[in-house]
Amino acid sequence: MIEVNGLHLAFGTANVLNDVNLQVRAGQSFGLVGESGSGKTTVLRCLAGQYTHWRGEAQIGGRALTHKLDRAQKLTQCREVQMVFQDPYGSLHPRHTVHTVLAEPLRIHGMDRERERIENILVKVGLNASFRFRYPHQLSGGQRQRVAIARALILEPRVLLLDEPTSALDVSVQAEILNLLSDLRERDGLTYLMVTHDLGVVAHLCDELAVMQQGRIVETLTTDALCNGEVQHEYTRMLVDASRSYSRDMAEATVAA
Ligand SMILES: Nc1ncnc2c1ncn2[C@@H]1O[C@H](COP(=O)(O)OP(=O)(O)OP(=O)(O)O)[C@@H](O)[C@H]1O
Repeated sequence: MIEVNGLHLAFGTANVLNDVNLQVRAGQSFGLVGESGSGKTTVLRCLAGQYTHWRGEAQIGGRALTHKLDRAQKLTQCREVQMVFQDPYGSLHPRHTVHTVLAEPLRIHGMDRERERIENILVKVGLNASFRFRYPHQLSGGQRQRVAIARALILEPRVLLLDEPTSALDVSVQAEILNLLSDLRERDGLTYLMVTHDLGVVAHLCDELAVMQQGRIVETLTTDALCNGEVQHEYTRMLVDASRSYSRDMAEATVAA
């Protein structure tokens, strides 16, 4: 469903992506992990068409990504691929109601049955029709992220690019949103490419992952291999060890509190 071959991208003289290769099958949930600044979000932004000065080849759903999209191509791409951002507050306009947020993509794409589609999508993400009249400040962090997911899904895309979709949320709410994403994928056969720094999130939601370091993919492995400690690259091992000691410290801190 997503195929990336030899993706390179630079900002000025800084090489941010170096020969990135990825294969994500239809219906798969694929994680992209690695240290801060390793280029994870940049890969998603290239695939979402937000950066166009990359070199290499990329395809989504058999359609090659091109550097310049005309309006019709942009609309087609939006119908197929949507991105969900980390910060649900920043990504929702503070003076737009939930209805306005969800109606906008429908209007741009000339889709009918606006009210019915909005009410259905709200139920699908675990909210209800009464949320249509709320503003972002009248929603909890988890509810805001549900609205952001509803906005991404209202055009019925096949692929979601998820950029740290739970990291801005309270721990208790993170699991709810991960479960929602997992249910949605199963129900609608969606394909996910998800950036996260949290290996626990990968274990929960992904079946395969790629590990990035300094703009390169250093290892691609299954989640089972990750959980069994069957990792090849030293950097992946370091991430696993860091994640284990973080979980241990968190557990000790929680018990002590
Ligand atoms: N628009 C931009 N202009 C210049 N440099 C950029 C731009 N966007 C990203 N970068 C640089 O590209 C590198 C990769 O950034 P990116 O956001 O993809 O990393 P990341 O792995 O997603 O990090 P994080 O986990 O902190 O979000 C960083 O060094 C960043 O400073």
